[in-house]
Amino acid sequence: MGLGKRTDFGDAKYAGLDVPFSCDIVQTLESALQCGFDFVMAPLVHPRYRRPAPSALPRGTFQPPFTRSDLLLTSGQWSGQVVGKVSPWIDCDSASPALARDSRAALQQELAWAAHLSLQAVALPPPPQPLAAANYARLLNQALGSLASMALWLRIPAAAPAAAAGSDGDAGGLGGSSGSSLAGDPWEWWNQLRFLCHHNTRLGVVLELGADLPSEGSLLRWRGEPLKAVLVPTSIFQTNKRGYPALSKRHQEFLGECFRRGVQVVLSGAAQHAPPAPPAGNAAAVGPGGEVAAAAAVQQDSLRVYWEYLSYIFRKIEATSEQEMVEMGYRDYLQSPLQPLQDNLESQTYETFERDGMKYSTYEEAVYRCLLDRVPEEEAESRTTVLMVVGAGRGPLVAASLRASVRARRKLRVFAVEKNPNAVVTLQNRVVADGWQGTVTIVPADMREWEAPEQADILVSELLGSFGDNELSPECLDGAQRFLRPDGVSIPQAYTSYLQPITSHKLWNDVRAYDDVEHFETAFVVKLFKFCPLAPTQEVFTFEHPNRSHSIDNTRSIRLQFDCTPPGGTGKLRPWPPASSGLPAATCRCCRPLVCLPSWLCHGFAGYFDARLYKDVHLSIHPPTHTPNMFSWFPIYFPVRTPFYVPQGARMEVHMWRCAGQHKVWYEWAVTQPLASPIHNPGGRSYHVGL
Ligand SMILES: C[S@@+](CC[C@H](N)C(=O)[O-])C[C@H]1O[C@@H](n2cnc3c(N)ncnc32)[C@H](O)[C@@H]1O
Repeated sequence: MGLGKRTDFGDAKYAGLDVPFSCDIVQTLESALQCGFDFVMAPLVHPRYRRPAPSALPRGTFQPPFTRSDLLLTSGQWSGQVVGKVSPWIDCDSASPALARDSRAALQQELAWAAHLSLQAVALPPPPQPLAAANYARLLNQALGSLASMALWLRIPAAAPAAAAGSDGDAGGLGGSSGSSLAGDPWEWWNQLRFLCHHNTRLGVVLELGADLPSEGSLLRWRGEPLKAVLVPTSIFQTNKRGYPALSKRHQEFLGECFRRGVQVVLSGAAQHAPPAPPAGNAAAVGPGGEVAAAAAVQQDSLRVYWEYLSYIFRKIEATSEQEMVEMGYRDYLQSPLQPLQDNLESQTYETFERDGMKYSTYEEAVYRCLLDRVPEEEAESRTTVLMVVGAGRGPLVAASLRASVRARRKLRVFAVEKNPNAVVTLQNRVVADGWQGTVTIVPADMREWEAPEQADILVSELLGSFGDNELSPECLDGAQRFLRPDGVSIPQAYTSYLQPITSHKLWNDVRAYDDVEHFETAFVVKLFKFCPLAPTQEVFTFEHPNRSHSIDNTRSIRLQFDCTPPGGTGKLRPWPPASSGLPAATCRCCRPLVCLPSWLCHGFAGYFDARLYKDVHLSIHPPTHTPNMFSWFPIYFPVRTPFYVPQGARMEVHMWRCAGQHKVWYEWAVTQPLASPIHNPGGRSYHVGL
């Protein structure tokens, strides 16, 4: 039934209950559902049933069924209401050959059983030997390769338990992890397994919360990861004044954040808070003859207060705005950037642009201020300003400019230049429909070739892509500035692109799903959602208009250096092993105490732009200056072919080139620190913008 009626948070609406094996699964499931939970997380096999591998048994040995029958539930119940749990004793990398052998056999057996039941997902215990789980990973990888659709959720503690912090497992990970200090950071356990399983998209994480949450930075890392659920033990609830369970403020905030990101919650453990007293006369609720039913019902009643609390946190998340609802379908969805120069846009694309009132009112403000600056009050009646909208589309910038002229009480003569013959039809119709006769002249032409009958005072255009110059605004405006008066103004006057490294398992995997190099060398427009920036943005390329240089060169190149300082990252060194472990301080080769900082995985770069329309009137999707309530542009994503591991504070160096040929413009990019990547998109072989 979900935690609440709202449907704006995807799977977050669903809550599960972690149940022990010993319970009657039929009754337990029924009680959990009655209590409000949507599914149970149940052991596949009794957690203490350690059985020898069949290969270790003498031939002909009778083997009892290793678990209960599938007939207990219907296949619909197994697949829709049960998440399986793999036995916790399994240790495929154990130093004991017998345990390792039995573990491997048991893991395979349990995963096969879960697949037989058509479970949607199976929760796996954390690697018992942190950062030394190659055998475990190998079996998971094997299973992922053969399972049709079942997901594997790796359980990872949010903060390292003391035992793991004291482990001396060595990383040597393909993800770049090295040094035993990393064993104290559970994200590293996940990262190593994820690399070993080659970033498989069906491998996800269940984060186990404890009473103490790790640093903000450590929690933020999960934003870019495939976090499927958070496990909330009843033991971490405090008791509020009225005797009800409640979570600390930090836990509440983290859970709220999880819900916002579509992460489900699973309650685990027995009730630790007395339920509110039942109304008088309700004692007979436990009917005769049903001990199990009675026990389950009592348990159900006592867990209801936790469910209600989770539901309360879910429901109190601020309402999703109408615009956010519209954008929801685009979250983390890769789109090819538009090519308005090479292609002719469709009616529905223009319609989408035109819904963005903020964009046009910002343009109106820029034109308004420009008109006031250029035409003094005393010339308002006698002087007519020539304004040309180049790339007029279906006319919204013409309309915005006319509104500005009315507000400023300055006269305008407008030319609307548009090369898309279909959009020209709309413009021509609007001349009559909107009363533009005598004021607006429609010009069906490419601005780079049109011979204007007179010079313009103001050139208004919106040829901007998510990365500013990527829809070839520079090339178009350079061609159009021939008919701008020497003292004329271009709106926009300038625009700058920005870049920042990000972590986003989903985006990178979606690019990888194309299974070719081409898509790793393509920039995508995307509404970033499950991601985390790894450093503040930096400026990339700036273009100014008009460009009066003697010879115009729109090629650019830049080297950017980012220090990995994600928001919320504390930047503080944590000694390892932690003082609480009681172990002597470890030292590295150069005899300094080892430290442990959260590390990150970089999956590529997010790009944005900020355009200066006129003086201080800006149009921006650059996060620090984003124009409020403007939704015309999503950021751009430049993937990297191989994600790279970056310790917090470490340097990342990226190079970006804007290249131009006779018929196309393209970007190339490469990482040179901490590791060199191949140069992406050499010669524009995978992705270019046609001139
Ligand atoms: C991003 S759309 C903006 C349309 C409109 N100004 C708006 O805000 O809805 C860019 C428009 O410029 C037109 N365009 C692009 N390059 C052009 C060129 N060289 N000459 C004329 N029109 C061009 C495209 O056909 C498209 O209609």
